Amino acid sequence: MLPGSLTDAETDAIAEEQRFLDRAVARRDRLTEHLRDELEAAVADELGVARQRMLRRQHEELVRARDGLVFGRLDALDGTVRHVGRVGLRDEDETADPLLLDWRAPAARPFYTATAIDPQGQARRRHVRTAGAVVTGVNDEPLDGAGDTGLVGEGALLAALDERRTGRMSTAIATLQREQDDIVRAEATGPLIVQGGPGTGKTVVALHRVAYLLVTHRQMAEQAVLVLGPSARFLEYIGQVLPALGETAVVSATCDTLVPGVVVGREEDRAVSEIKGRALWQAVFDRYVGAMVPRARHLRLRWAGEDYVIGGAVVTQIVASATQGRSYHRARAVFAEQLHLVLAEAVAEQREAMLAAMEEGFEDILARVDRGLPGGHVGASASDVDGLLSEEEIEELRERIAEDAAIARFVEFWWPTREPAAALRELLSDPAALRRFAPELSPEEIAQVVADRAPVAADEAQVVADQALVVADKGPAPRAAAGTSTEAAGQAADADDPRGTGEPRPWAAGDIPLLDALADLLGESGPETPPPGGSVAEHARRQRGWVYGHVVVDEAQELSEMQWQMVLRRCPTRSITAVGDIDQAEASHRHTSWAQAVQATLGERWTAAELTICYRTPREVMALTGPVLERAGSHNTPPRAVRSAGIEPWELTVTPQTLLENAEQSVAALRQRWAGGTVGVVAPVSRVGALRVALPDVPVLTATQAKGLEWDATLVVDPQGIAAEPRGWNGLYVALTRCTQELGQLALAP
Ligand SMILES: Nc1ncnc2c1ncn2[C@@H]1O[C@H](COP(=O)(O)OP(=O)(O)OP(=O)(O)O)[C@@H](O)[C@H]1O
Repeated sequence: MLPGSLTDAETDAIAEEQRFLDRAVARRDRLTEHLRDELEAAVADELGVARQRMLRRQHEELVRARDGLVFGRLDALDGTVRHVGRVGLRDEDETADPLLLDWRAPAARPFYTATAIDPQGQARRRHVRTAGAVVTGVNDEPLDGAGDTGLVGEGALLAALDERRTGRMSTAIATLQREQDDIVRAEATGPLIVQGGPGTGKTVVALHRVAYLLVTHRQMAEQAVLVLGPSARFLEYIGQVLPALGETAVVSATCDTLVPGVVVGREEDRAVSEIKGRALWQAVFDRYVGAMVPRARHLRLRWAGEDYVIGGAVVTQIVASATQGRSYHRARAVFAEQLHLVLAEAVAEQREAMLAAMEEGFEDILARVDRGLPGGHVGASASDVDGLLSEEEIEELRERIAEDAAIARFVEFWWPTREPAAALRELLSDPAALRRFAPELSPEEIAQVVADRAPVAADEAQVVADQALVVADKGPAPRAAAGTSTEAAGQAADADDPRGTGEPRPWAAGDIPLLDALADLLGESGPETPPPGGSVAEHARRQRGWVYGHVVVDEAQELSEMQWQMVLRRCPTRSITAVGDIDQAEASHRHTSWAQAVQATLGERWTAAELTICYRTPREVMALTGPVLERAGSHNTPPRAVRSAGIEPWELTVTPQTLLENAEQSVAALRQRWAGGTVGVVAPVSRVGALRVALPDVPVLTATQAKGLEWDATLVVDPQGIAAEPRGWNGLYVALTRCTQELGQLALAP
């Protein structure tokens, strides 16, 4: 038989699967048409709208299910045959078994988990390869106990792994492996942290889990799922996986882009980034915001030409009840409401006192009281008054007070609204305030934080540092004195830029979680009005305080404690899947284990899972990584590579003078060898600029930027230089494990 030609059995199997695919395609088209007709019908009520939403989702899913509609088949020991596909399809006969099983359905599970040792009632698994609506091949795997490799559908898996990379991640629903499937379908009731070495399919698992959860937990689709990745480039790389799986209720972001309207505009010093990442800031902001609440004293208010004094004890009580469990702005709003009521009652009481006086003939006083009452009582005579104010009249009076501009100015002066960005800038650039609210930080650390906010020359930086050591505690920003009056309120100054530094310095990545935490404690200063229209994902993306149904964090080892807080704030139910490799951590925090990384945020309440097989990186390359991992201080076992590429990794020693020329030649050779695929270059930060100029046609990235990405071939330039960077051995581990086929290194001669 000629190589590549098919046996009779294979030809028959392909013909058989083609007949099934034709049937499935026809059924899908009919269902799509039917749904389109239903979607055109008018809806009358809420229930109808909800139903339309569900139908629209089904319609979109069917429309997208073009490629790989059918990819698998299970033949059970009892002779039952079931096909597995991208979506589920009902049979014409609604009472019959489904024509096609959705890959997420419980009945499809043996397709991913049955092995020769544990066949789960199955006799054979078949992978069906298709191109559009044409079956191009089949891979049969008997589950009769012979030759178990531990892999599911080995032939199909290895074929998928050997394919040229396109620069975009693709779905793996046809070849998910057992340990991956266990995680995809795991309970979603609490945080799940998945540790896996490079190429073990952490991203694959995370994304397929989203698709699984959105179908099995419908309420998650109403709340949307958040996918957090390490970089915009990474999000672009994975960007087509979820839409291909039919999922649209998903927001993808990086920690830097999570706060709407705020952008990161500069790099920050690694030491400062580490300080800003510590969990202690949560307590710092509690104190800071706590001190923003005005100290209760008696208040003097003017209403309709009369002065009213609200006693200190009453103010204390209103402030205490308003702040109970509320954000700063919410408390402020409740305080204002209470103050309006107390003032209305004071006006009523004064009227009562004056009524008593009137009996003694002071009718002019009564006229003054009436000027302050609702309903145009101005000019009323004593004969209009027949007793105390009714509850409705007091309520009407309260409403007038609440609408009064001078009273609103008074409240704003005494208990000002605070803008989170300005409040954060103020705190971070004020050594005295940091000493007061962040006593956990050493004077040197305070000096570093302050220097990071203020772009000053080197010699001036020392002055700032010295100030942090000697400046006395100045207390909180100036407040209105006791007995503040409504008139004085108009003179309140804006303290957004207390140091007069002009343009505020752009935010750095470490500022974003701080801003988020502070914004959360301050709360919304106005009523939240979600913009009309748009999908659930669009709404979620626009609102900082959106609560998601589930959050997936990829490359979770990079998250600082404050970034973890930011995740928890978006998912108070803690339905979180975090995947990462603690050995690839390069961020400024110093965590070397998951327990350490999440101690301050999740404590002990999380579940661990592990992925142990490397699908991406060939055995020959993984063999190089042992010593690197050891130098990185890892306690983990490196993953077992599933395949060999048959290509030995190579290394050239070059001089600094010939480095660029050698890089050009090496990349040209790799591009030729991997024509139709992808080549990437990883280099130390200091060499990236020159390399990008010399190699304009391939991505040249630092190890941090290369995180999560892969190419058919990788050229690692100056590996020693990468290792010498902060957390460099972890970075080198990342760099070496990006290729699916060939690794080349250009080392500098010592
Ligand atoms: N079950 C699978 N079937 C087909 N391909 C797979 C499977 N699992 C993983 N892969 C492929 O292996 C490669 C690595 O997967 P992935 O990027 O998810 O790994 P990772 O653990 O996130 O790696 P890293 O830690 O390096 O970012 C990808 O090309 C992915 O498509």
